[in-house]
Amino acid sequence: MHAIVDQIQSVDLNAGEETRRYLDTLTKPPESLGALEELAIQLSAITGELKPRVTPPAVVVFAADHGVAAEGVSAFPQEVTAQMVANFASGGAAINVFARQIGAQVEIVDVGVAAPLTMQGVTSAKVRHGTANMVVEDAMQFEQALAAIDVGVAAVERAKSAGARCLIVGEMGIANTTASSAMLAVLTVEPVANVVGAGTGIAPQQQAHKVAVIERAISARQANPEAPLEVLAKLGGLEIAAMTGAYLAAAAHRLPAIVDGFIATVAALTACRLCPAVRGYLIFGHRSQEPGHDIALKALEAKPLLDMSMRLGEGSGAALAYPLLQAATAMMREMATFTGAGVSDKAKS
Ligand SMILES: O=C(O)c1ccc[n+]([C@@H]2O[C@H](COP(=O)([O-])O)[C@@H](O)[C@H]2O)c1
Ligand SMILES: Cc1cc2nc[nH]c2cc1C
Repeated sequence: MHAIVDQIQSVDLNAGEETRRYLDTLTKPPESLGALEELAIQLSAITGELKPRVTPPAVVVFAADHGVAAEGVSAFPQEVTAQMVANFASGGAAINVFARQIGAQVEIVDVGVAAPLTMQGVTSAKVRHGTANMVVEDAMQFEQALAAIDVGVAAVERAKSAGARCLIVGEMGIANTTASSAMLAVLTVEPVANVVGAGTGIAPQQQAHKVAVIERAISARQANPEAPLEVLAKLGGLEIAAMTGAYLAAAAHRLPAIVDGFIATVAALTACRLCPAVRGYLIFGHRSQEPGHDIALKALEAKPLLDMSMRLGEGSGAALAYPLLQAATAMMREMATFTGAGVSDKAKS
């Protein structure tokens, strides 16, 4: 992990400013394309190019299980993680549909599914068979968290070698909203009740139980909020660690990464706590319905592109936001300038 962190440089703000100036020469009132202009500026800062490309995109989905599922914190049983991995591999999940729509290659990575899995179309990179129950013991060892981070780094490096110019990182893991909520409460020193939501769809009573489980885990684990790797190892998950590594690698390789929903944003926050320069490489795809997502977004001073009332995960919200990045780059490449089109510029007073 340290090797990849050492490669990360801050985004190129000068390239971003050059794009800001160029945008004002295009045939539109200044700043009239709003957030799309900010997106173009950020993509220039990420890549160092005035007219960057984000095609082709790559989707990487990390799957893992959570020992804390035994506490009854999810609406679905743990087996669903492995079953959904099979569904991803055969192309039938929402993320497969959206990936096809945007022309993205998809890689599914087993970083810690509890069941043994050898399946065509799934990269086997299991660090362990699910985490331990964090109420009882640390979710994983420190070295296992580092190994899972490296799985994320390696997946991004494969995508980059295959030509990807934009990354969409997703996850699948029953009970991972419990792990993410615990991490977020510690990292932001926020009361657990404020960050916990329905996840896959638990009723209010089960949600109160989920809050109590997380509170017990936090007080038993005593993770230092200033030590992101400790928070990740004691309360996190293997797919959350892999996503953290993926964001670190995206930054190191100057690739824009579209962050998905709640779990993805907690991983993004972890990456930014490990290396604040990562923040400039992240684009936030959508606002999830999970209440903790707003808290995580605020901690990152992030404003998501879409608000679709979604709470699926898998990278689905990030994939839906990708065409906006394409629009931002097409605007830079294809719009005429005032001079080129013979349109009168704004009157100078
Ligand atoms: O991305 C989100 O914001 C999101 C919000 C709620 C649930 N999920 C997905 O649902 C699963 C976790 O929910 P749960 O209730 O089992 O903790 C996991 O597979 C996530 O991909 C994802
Ligand atoms: C069916 C199902 C699909 C998912 N995709 C991501 N998380 C999920 C959780 C469930 C339960």
